[in-house]
Amino acid sequence: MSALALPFRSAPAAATTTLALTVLAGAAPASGAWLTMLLVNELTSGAADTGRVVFLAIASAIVGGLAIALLYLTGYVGEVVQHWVTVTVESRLFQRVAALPGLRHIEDPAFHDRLRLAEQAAQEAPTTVSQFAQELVRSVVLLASFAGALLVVWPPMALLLLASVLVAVLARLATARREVAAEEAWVSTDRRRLFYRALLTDVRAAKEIRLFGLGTLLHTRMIESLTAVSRARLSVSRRGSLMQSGLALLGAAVTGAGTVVVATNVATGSSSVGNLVLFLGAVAGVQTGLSTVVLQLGETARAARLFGHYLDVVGTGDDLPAGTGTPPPSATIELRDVWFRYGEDGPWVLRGVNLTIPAGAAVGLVGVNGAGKSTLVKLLCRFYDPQRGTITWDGVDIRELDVTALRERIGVVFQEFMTYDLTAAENIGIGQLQHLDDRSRIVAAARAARADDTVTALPHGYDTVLSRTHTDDGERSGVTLSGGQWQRVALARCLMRTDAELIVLDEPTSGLDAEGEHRVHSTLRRHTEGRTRLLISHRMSVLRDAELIVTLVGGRIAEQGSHDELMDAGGEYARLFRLQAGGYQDVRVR
Ligand SMILES: Nc1ncnc2c1ncn2[C@@H]1O[C@H](COP(=O)(O)OP(=O)(O)OP(=O)(O)O)[C@@H](O)[C@H]1O
Repeated sequence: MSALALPFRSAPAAATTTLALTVLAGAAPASGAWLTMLLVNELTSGAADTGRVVFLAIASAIVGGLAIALLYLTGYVGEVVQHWVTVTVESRLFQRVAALPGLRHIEDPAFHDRLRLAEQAAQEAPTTVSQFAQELVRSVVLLASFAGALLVVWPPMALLLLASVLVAVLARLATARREVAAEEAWVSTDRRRLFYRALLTDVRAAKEIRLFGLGTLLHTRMIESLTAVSRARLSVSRRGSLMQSGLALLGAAVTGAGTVVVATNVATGSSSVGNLVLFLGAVAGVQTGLSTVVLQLGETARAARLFGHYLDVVGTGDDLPAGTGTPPPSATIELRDVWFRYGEDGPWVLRGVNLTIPAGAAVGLVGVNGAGKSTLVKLLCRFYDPQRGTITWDGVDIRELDVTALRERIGVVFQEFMTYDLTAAENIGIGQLQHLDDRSRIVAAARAARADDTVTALPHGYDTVLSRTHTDDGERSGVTLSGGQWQRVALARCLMRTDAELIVLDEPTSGLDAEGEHRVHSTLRRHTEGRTRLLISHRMSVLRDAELIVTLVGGRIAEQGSHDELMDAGGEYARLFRLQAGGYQDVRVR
């Protein structure tokens, strides 16, 4: 029902016009048939009036022409409705996806399946439903106008046609059910097809695909998925077509029987030739109209079922309960007995973490791969809530804070930071959207991240598109940066948030050359002084100056203290530090 109401909500004027035009278009064929009957009766009456004959001939030609013109006009206004419905539906769908506060839904394969079905429904349902609505109106008018003719000429025909239509409707609905079941069953396979397809054209994957010779493998898998999905659709379609063909033969038999009865009546003189013409016109009109309606009914039933997924996605609840508070100005972050795991039955990633990051202090986080460092960062940004324990921002549980306001106070360089196919200025400026056009602020952030030299050396400086697959508005091709240069740009993006109280840097300089790393860290210290900082790095030298260094082992804080304290303690930190320092031992190093 909401799919039917959509055209009227999205484009009220155009939808109403379509409806009015459709009514007119529906009445046109019957009026034409009626005029033809009058003409034939006039001609066969034995005393035809030439003036009347000419009038009827011209009138039926005009009605015929109008009927065709109305069809085109209705088609165009229908397209206008369609345009607005598509925009409305796509907008609502992706507005919901973009506004999901957490990562739970976006990391859930079932959600992606629903999203794919919802997208399909969003593309199909509005067209199908509005076409069906038009067709239905046209057919009701058409049927009503022909029904009288059929009842006058041979009443049982109306009933016979109705019965055959009823059977056809039921059959089409059953096919629609099977079609939707097949779509739902194969949606994951179809998503994999899209994944392989995207990989084959992904610039970032291109090197590995070529070096490891993965092209054929990916292509084969893509075609296998495509074939499987297509076969499933074909199988449903085959059954549907066979059923519809059988029903078409039944319809032909009914028409044949009716024609025999009416033609015999004309032959015996109990009915006029005009009546036979009207009868044939009415039957053909009704059958064509109804078979279109039945076909579209099936499409609509299918679209309406799929539309359920669209409503489902649009109505998806937030994956995090909303808070409303404003974060206090100073950022002392405390984790109290924080337990976290990604899935209900997955392993615990954080197991009772207790940690205080004092306001204005720099804290280093160390741990082997998979220890849970990035997970802790994600919890600080409130992408998930811990299953147990609390995280507080200056004493306030972050669950009570407005999540957008909380995130506005945090600047982060994620370990897997994004590279956007946008200009260099935009790549940096999006770190603080309200200053996207503030070139001096962007340049200052780039300087702080020591990315300025790289960017100004680009062919169009800050306006260079950082992409190999997109051009800028002036069709100028873009360039791509090296790994370390991208990392500086990501750091600059984070530093756009000059008023962020908490700065989190997860391996921000892993791709930088030794000299670059040293310089970046000294500039970083200057620019972030006085703000709360959490720094994660496998390069122990980077963390050495932090006021507090914390070691995470198996999701637990194993030790914490200054560099000197931890070295004296001789625990995990000292072991990792010595291991790394050992690699730099050389008699020529003093
Ligand atoms: N989105 C996720 N869904 C499920 N499990 C995840 C997810 N992200 C991380 N994990 C798991 O959580 C554990 C901790 O990962 P995390 O990325 O926090 O480690 P890390 O200490 O940052 O490691 P590294 O030093 O390699 O960056 C790993 O076992 C990983 O497989």
